[in-house]
Amino acid sequence: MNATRSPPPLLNTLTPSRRTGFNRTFAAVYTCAIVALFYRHTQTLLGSKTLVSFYVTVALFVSDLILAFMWVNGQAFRMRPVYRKEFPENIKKVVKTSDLPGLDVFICTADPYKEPPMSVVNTALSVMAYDYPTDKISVYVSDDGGSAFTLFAFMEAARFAAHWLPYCRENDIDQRSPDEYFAVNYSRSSETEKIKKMYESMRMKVEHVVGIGKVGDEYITSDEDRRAFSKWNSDGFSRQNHPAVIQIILDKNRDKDITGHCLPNLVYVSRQKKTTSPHHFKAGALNVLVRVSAAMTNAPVILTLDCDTYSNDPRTPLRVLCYVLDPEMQKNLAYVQFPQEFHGLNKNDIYACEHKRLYKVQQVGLDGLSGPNYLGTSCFFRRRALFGGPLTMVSPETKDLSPDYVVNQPITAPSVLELAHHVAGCNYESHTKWGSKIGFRYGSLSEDYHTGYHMKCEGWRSLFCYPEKPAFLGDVPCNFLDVLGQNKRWAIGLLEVAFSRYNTITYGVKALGMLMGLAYSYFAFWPIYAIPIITYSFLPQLALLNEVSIFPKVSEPWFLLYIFLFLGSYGQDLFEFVIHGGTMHRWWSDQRMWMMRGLSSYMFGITEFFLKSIGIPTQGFNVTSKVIDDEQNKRYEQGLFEFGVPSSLFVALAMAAMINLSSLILGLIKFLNGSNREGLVMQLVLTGSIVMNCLPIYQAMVLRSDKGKMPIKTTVSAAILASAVYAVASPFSK
Ligand SMILES: O=c1ccn([C@@H]2O[C@H](COP(=O)(O)OP(=O)(O)O[C@H]3O[C@H](CO)[C@@H](O)[C@H](O)[C@H]3O)[C@@H](O)[C@H]2O)c(=O)[nH]1
Ligand SMILES: [Mn+2]
Repeated sequence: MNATRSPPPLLNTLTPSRRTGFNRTFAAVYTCAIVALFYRHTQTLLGSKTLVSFYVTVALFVSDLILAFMWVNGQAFRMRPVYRKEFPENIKKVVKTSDLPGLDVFICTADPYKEPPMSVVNTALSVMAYDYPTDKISVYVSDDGGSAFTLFAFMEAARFAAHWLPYCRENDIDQRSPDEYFAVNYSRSSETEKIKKMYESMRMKVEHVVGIGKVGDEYITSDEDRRAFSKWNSDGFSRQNHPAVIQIILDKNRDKDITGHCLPNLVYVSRQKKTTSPHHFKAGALNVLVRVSAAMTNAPVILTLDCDTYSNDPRTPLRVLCYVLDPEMQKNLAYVQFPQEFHGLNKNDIYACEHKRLYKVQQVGLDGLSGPNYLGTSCFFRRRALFGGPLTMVSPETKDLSPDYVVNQPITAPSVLELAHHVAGCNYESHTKWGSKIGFRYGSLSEDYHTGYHMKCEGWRSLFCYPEKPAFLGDVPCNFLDVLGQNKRWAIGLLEVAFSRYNTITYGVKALGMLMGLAYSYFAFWPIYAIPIITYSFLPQLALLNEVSIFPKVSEPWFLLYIFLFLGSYGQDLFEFVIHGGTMHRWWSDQRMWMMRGLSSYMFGITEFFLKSIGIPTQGFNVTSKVIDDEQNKRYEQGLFEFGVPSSLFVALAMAAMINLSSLILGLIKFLNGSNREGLVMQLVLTGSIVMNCLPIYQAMVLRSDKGKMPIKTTVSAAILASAVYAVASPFSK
């Protein structure tokens, strides 16, 4: 053996967080405080003299129990947070360019009006232009909207790609989503101006087609394209009912860019839909892409992207290979997840769409255990991980869909196309393991969480890749109702996992170990935060209105316990938020949205979940809109909450706002005149903070006159309901 042989080049490092020691100690101290709290609750319960005080104590007991349960679950993220670093520059020393693995990119879109085709196209172009051998990249677009406009946009994009890819390569452009590139500074050379003009003309063409609602004859240039669009003219073709449409838009063996370099494969897939067969939303779409891509290229690495998530760093695949090619990690690595990061957030992120805790802090925590959740987008999978556990492979029905099958035909070969159409059919999956043992999992509207969870249970691990410069950027909903609707969908999806056979505690802890089981429980039970949030937004306030004290007096030692519990958990949360790059203002928005979601999304999510479980049909996967009109956008930029349309989701919020404000005012008056001052302090402070959180709601109810103000109908309904609640509560407390 050669003793002087240098060690292999470094691909990645792992550093445990310095917070670990503190986190563990603090968790121990805080646990004692929680135990003390329940000691007090039990005492109060046993000593309660009236039925009302008994019920109040029970309500607080249950709420605190839920908060404590969630707190315990949440500690899993704090026991071993780690940070990783990759060295993509070393990849070339480890593997020859020609030996780099193939990469199949999946992009999902579902609605040409909520997800404008031009934005989908930008996402695709940004990955087609990756710093990676083009002959190894294949981009598959799934169009659940079954829209000719999307196909049209991609045909145009393919022509543009022939200019865009060499342009990026030769000028070493960093931003490869053309829309983003032209929106910010770019060097103005004649070449750039030419490309920009081309881009603009493509954009106008596509937007025109979407605007007039038809792909006009003048835009169809070849017989091949004409044949493709003619499918939309067949009888009864609709979004919910149509045959599979698979179109090879670019073929790496045939299509070249303007410098003669090959272009990546680009394939449009709109799976077959029938109103009579379930299609399992995004998970179903992804599984079709897994199969279609298996028939065509079967690359060992798969990147899944939502249509709005464009690449912000062309070297991202090399970063991922730092893990995928690391011999020590290969055995059980299922996926490498990037954080979800966003562009277009307003300054204080009023709707807390950044989800810093969910998409960053907690994932860093999971990475030190067996790895982050699958977050739905910006995730590189090993194809093999979609077919059973690392030691127990589950084979698909036919060997040509198997992850180790080598495709040795061009993607345009008739047999390949025939197989592709067959596996994109809506009856294909019946009596197969797709969705249960193979591929992305069905049965939850949060298919991402669900799929990642099952992979972990099968014995896989995952990694969190969190580079300083965001690898991907996506859109956030800029409309309050969309935000609440999105969170409601997540709530339903998570409960579907919590109340399944694979419950994260009964099944998860056994399969994953204690800490991972707790961490997954944190998410699964996320919506039950609604219960303590609702309790704390109404009960102390109604009591205050009736001058009933329900918390310890300031002079009692128990008061200090409450202060510690409150400051301890909010303080630690704020600290984590800020060290992960957050600002105080954004943290404030974040805690405010937590409260607002509890009163609306989570509560309605729980309700809808139970309606669904007893067989009452509900909405399904309502796609978040990625468009916003100019006026709304202006208000969003100004940091104004957008109400505008009447919605039951707003009613509970408005009710809480009203009850808290009246309780604060009357409470203050009573406090100033009353005898039980000390006993009401905590209730006053709590009510005061909720009133602070509700400021945008009062503003929307009374001060604003723009279109985003609270609709009168909502204000009136809320006022009636709030009075009813007050009327019911009053006689009891006497
Ligand atoms: O029937 C469907 C519904 C949705 N999608 C696609 O799924 C993606 C995500 O949908 P979106 O409405 O943007 O969901 P968000 O709430 O913004 O997304 C988060 O939550 C989803 C689960 O609820 C995850 O799938 C996403 O990756 C995650 O970003 C989009 O590209 C859609 O086109 C489909 O392909 N088919
Ligand atoms: Mn989205």
